[in-house]
Amino acid sequence: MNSRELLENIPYKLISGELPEKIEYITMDSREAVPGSLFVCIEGYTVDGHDYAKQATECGATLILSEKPVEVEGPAVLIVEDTVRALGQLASRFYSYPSKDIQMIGVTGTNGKTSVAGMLHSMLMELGETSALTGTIGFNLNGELFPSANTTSDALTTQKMIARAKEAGCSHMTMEVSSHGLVLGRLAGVEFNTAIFTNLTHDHLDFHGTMEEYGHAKGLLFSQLGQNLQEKKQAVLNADDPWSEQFEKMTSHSVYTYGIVNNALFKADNIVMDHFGTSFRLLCPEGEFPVSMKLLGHFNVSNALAAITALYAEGFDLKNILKALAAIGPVEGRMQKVVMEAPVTVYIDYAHTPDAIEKALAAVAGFKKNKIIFLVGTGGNRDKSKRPNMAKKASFADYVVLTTDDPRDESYDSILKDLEVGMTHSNYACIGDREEAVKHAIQQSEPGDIIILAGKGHEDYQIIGTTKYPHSDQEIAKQEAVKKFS
Ligand SMILES: CC(=O)N[C@H]1[C@@H](OP(=O)(O)OP(=O)(O)OC[C@H]2O[C@@H](n3ccc(=O)[nH]c3=O)[C@H](O)[C@@H]2O)O[C@H](CO)[C@@H](O)[C@@H]1O[C@H](C)C(=O)N[C@@H](C)C(=O)N[C@H](CCC(=O)O)C(=O)O
Ligand SMILES: Nc1ncnc2c1ncn2[C@@H]1O[C@H](COP(=O)(O)OP(=O)(O)OP(=O)(O)O)[C@@H](O)[C@H]1O
Ligand SMILES: N[C@H](CCC[C@H](N)C(=O)O)C(=O)O
Ligand SMILES: [Mg+2]
Repeated sequence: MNSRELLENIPYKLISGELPEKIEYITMDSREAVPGSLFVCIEGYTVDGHDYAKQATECGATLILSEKPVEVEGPAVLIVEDTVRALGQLASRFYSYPSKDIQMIGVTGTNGKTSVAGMLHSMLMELGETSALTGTIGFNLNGELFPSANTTSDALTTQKMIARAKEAGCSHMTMEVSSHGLVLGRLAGVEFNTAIFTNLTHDHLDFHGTMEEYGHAKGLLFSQLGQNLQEKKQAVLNADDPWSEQFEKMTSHSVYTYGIVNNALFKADNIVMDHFGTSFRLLCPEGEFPVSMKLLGHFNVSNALAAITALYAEGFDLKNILKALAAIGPVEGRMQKVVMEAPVTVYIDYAHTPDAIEKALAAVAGFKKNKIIFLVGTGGNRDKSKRPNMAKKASFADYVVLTTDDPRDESYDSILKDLEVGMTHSNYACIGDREEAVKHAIQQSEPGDIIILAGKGHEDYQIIGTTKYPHSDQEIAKQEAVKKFS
């Protein structure tokens, strides 16, 4: 792309070298720089990208964008006030603002983003659309899964993914929108058509500081729908979460509400659950409809309502939407039943917040025949204040196994001690090594028990220090169940 055109809207100062005619590639990682590329220096949490300008130059970068002078010979150096902001603007311009050519659906909230986004993706495919999906599980393009480091990727990767989805002819793209992503400018230039809110409860206070700040971060998704009312855009808000009232005020676009408890445009009642799925009655502007789905739990009724409402707002026929919902299976690692021959039922789940733990336990409480065993851990170096509350919610189970879930640099003991504070009964074990903890959960079980292994979900690793070790709750549980019950 012509470099002057690329930089047209960005206030910059050229401090050395000459602007190259063309830019072939943009990168924020010196290790990915190629001849003719623009390297954007980002000051990170771990290192300062400005220190890598020289390496990027050696790899062929011909233009460096930075916040301060850098020592390089050859490439032009441009100074801007804020390289993160500039990166977002450059990324969307370089990829020709791809989000305007595709129906973009963004899902934010503390819990339920992967679930709602995954449901929407599968339902869109059932409805005959071509759909792309990005989030915690990765980037799914036409069924091919590419891994991603973050739930919401950096601005460059985000724009590149949308451009790839557009190129592949996708009609829709659903994105999980994290609060980190919103605050750190990773969504700059993404034009969402539909913005969905699931809920806001305790998480990430290490990053946001207070719930107010955290809520404000989520609200950015709704304010960023913008003021161009010539375009049809909509906010889909959870009437059962008080934050929705704030978010409603943040947008001038149409608002569609959904809920189970409070009055809402799309409301569910008469919820009935068993091991195989959930059914409910949907009350909405089109009338009353019986709905059934293979997904489990009240929280999934809320998630299903979010997906139904969003697709309705997008213009799909309600009866077809409900048919699509009935056809889809659970999202990977979210209350997913482990298929095995054993007299116990094991679910793999991704609950790693107090609210999610409460909801996951409530999902099975109604049909328990014997004990509920709940295994839970927390990540190291992340929000420590949620740990006692997680254990408090886990105490609802008859037996609890406290463990770790990506301990990173923290010791097992430090994580387990924080968790243990919240236990409200003494029927529990503390086992730092997650593999041992899963084995213990299975060994403690008796026929008829329900075991929920929470926190790892789809993940196939455990991060200890900075190394990712292969780990699968599901595989360990299966092997241990064979030992115990055969
Ligand atoms: C705290 C945080 O958000 N960190 C993110 C950040 O990493 P960082 O600031 O440490 O980056 P850094 O290593 O200091 O590098 C700074 C710059 O130098 C560059 N560099 C670095 C090394 C080198 O050799 N050459 C080079 O050019 C890097 O490419 C980068 O541009 O930038 C990286 C690239 O975009 C992210 O992958 C990384 O997310 C890490 C993995 C992370 O764990 N983030 C969490 C907190 C997060 O964002 N979570 C939310 C989910 C929340 C939810 O689920 O609700 C998410 O959206 O993922
Ligand atoms: N609507 C909901 N309300 C409360 N808990 C939920 C809801 N949906 C899912 N959960 C619980 O939270 C867990 C995580 O769900 P999911 O992965 O969909 O959330 P997420 O918002 O994508 O999380 P992350 O921030 O880690 O990406 C699930 O395994 C389930 O236990
Ligand atoms: N997306 C979630 C993943 C947490 C998973 C858990 N394994 C942990 O490391 O705490 C987060 O960033 O909080
Ligand atoms: Mg997610």
